[in-house]
Amino acid sequence: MTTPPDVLRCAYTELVVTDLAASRAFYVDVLGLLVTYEDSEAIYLRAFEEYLHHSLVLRRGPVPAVAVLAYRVRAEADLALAEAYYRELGVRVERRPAGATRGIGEAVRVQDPLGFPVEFFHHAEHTERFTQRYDVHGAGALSRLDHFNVTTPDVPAARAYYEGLGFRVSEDIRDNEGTVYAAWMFRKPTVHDVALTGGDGPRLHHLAFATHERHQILHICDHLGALRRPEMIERGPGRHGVSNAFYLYVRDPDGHRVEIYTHDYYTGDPDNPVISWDVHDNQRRDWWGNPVVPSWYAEASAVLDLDGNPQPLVARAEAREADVTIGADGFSYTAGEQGFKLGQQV
Ligand SMILES: O=C1C=CC(S(=O)(=O)O)=CC1(O)O
Ligand SMILES: [Fe+2]
Repeated sequence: MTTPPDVLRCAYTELVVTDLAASRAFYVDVLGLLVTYEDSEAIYLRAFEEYLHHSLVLRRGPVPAVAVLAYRVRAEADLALAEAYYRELGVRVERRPAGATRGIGEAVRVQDPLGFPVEFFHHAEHTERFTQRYDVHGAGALSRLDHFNVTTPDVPAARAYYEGLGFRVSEDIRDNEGTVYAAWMFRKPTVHDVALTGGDGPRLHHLAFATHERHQILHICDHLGALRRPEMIERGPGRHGVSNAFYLYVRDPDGHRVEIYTHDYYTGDPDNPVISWDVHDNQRRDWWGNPVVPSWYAEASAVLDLDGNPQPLVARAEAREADVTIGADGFSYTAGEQGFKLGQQV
């Protein structure tokens, strides 16, 4: 294989939303994202520590979907590497001129081997970084885009593809028979830039923003309660087993899932130990042992191809996590002295 592009981090995504005003109310008024630019067709939003033009684009459209998952690369020269790398993979590759996406420089956009629309860019318009604009931060201030979580049928194949791009695994969930249910992979020195969730795909399971404090996540819950919109809270707040992050999952007006996440850990040393969780461990998804709501396993956002058409789904062939969290003996377990406990769907 040719040399892959030097990916720095997940950088932005573009969501197609059916009601731009309702989505603006959610992402700006509730989640507190900053508006870099908006018009009647699209809104460009960023988290407080982002100084590039945007972390998220909301674009008006007929059907909720994901138009692109974008990664920033270290230098403009990485665009040529990306183009060559993906042409060698035999997938569709497009060069996009500067400004094809407002605020983004020249880019390479591909339909990756997993079926996702993925973009690589370096140059982007700089805008004010609001790190210390505490006069503007709401009580639920989101600091940065942290990761994408993608649903894909074959997790080992997806892991190999991302390892080819220089991503490393921080954690995974597997069983004693060798089935891999999920994996977390990183370029920036945190737990992940992308998570691979075994399921029918390609779909976006969620995008995640990081906060600095747990109370900011709790405020978002209280804010949704005050709006009498508790149904937008899908899962959490809680403490993850995988990643150790304090988390909340909310659903936007179109059902796109957004995670708000804080307190994962540093992974930057070359010998960072990989953590593998047993799929029957009740604490892997929630450290406090709370069950995972069924919708979290089942629902995710459609993704578009490079022509804007929804990608057909490939069904997962291996066992599905939601079906196997309880062992054949009817038990799941809590590690340590407690031994086994009556299984519950976690
Ligand atoms: O970001 C994440 C970190 C951990 C988990 S899990 O539910 O703890 O496995 C899910 C997640 O992928 O959203
Ligand atoms: Fe996540």
